[in-house]
Amino acid sequence: MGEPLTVGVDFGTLSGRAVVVRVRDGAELGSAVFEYPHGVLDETLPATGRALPPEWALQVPGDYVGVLRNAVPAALRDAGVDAGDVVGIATDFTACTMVPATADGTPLCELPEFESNPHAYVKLWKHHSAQPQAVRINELARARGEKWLPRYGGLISSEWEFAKGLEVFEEAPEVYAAMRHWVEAADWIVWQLTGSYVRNACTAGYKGILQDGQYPSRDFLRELAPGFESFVAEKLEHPLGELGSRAGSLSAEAASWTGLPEGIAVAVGNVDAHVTAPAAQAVEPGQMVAIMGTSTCHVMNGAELHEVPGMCGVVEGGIVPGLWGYEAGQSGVGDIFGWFVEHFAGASHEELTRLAARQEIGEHGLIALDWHSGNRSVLVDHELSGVIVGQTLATRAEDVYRALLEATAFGTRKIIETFSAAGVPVTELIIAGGLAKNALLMQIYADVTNLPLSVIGSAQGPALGSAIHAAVAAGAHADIRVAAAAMGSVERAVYRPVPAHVTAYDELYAEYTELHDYFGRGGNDVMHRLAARKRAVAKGQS
Ligand SMILES: Nc1ncnc2c1ncn2[C@@H]1O[C@H](COP(=O)(O)OP(=O)(O)O)[C@@H](O)[C@H]1O
Ligand SMILES: O=C(CO)[C@@H](O)[C@@H](O)COP(=O)(O)O
Repeated sequence: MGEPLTVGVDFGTLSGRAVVVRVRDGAELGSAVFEYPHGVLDETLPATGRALPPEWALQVPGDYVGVLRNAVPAALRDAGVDAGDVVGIATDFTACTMVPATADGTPLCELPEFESNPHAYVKLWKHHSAQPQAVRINELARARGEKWLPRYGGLISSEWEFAKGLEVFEEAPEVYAAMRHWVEAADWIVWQLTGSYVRNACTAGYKGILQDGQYPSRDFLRELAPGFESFVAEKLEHPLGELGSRAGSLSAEAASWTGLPEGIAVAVGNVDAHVTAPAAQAVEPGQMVAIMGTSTCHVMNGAELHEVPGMCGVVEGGIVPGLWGYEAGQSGVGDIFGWFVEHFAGASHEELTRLAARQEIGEHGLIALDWHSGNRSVLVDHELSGVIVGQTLATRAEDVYRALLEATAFGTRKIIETFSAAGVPVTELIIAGGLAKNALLMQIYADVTNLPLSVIGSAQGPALGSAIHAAVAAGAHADIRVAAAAMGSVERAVYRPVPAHVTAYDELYAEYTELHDYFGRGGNDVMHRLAARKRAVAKGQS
């Protein structure tokens, strides 16, 4: 018998990664990645070849099982360990990513009668076509003075369970009728591992509008859409599991997929962002973790409840049991840089970064808004879109690239300032995720926010966070705080703000704020009009 180990599995937007970790000190002994064979379905549905409407983003649930079958055994091989030493497994997922399922958890898209129906597939977090439903939810909640609304900064997102659920109810009644559970993928994967469904407290709170033990009322739902009043009772409600607790034991079938011992602890599901906090040892109030990849999520604990305008939510026990967990985010970050590289730049991220790094602040004469995937915080509006002001015939690809990097930093500053103004001060900014590797981007964030940046010690923050949760679920550490101290890691103040840069960026940030409020707070509604026109044209074509 060797030392106790755990396995953490992070289900991202395009792939799943497994990491094998030593419980004593968090040493990462081996890892492996499995790319989802179907990736993100945002253009056509393979089963029919038909085009998907704008803003759609679907996935195929079988791809997630592929991660269990491939990445977990490969990570064990990479670690060269005896699988018999693994005492627990935990998973984290993108969110809100929803699986419409039957009573036994079968995704509807796996049934022959539904394979041609796009609504029967997984709706990925960045499936943004339920914005009209989100707008109606928000208007009605505001008019009725629903007391849960301020817990979400005053706005419910189109990414979440109710907006996406209402979209299915209205656009695919046959799918809605056949769906017994509207399940977070975070819980669906745990269901595949254990054979039983446990709903995690994190997504139930942030994405499922569960506050103080209550979901939105039947009355509210009836007024929203007659017939939708039983959504909570019939599709959503399910016993909850606290973060870090044991959801069940690894089933014989899942043991055969993964090569892990049958019966080991399986932790309650979790979200990729929230699970990263213990991996970065950021479990105390004021320590904000920005998980920067395709998108950025900002998560932070607080000792008290405050209502922060435009935050994604505040949930008791949403990150660590016993504290209020706050979340905010930017729907597009690396995705925006990737979009520019792929379609316009003719050069790689590295080359553009190298050229952009030579410039002085303001040299490119540009200012951009980071809304190419909508605005998650603090405007919570996925019909907002990207802007680049100041282009001339002299503008080069690296200029635009740098302006886009800066725009996302301004977006993060807007979030930090909004938190601080609402009585939730950010005392430390800790960066996790794939974008931490871009040193120019990191220095821009330090200069724009005027905060020293700490960087997580692991390149696989979410997977390590899951391994930490697995250790707690297996009883190998007393709780998440203790496990984070033993297994997490962070390097403090890796990037420090340069005073002259801070001053220069203060001026550009003021320009960003002007544009932000003009386009995002009603000064000019052109982005909404363009989105409506795009939808109408797409509808006419289908
Ligand atoms: N050197 C780079 N600088 C800035 N962005 C990058 C760089 N390399 C990749 N990206 C962007 O990072 C994103 C992927 O980040 P990653 O953390 O690996 O993914 P995920 O969020 O899916 O876990 C992509 O959107 C890609 O466009
Ligand atoms: O929205 C959340 C968490 O609430 C994320 O899961 C979502 O932005 C996806 O994150 P990634 O960009 O794949 O890391």
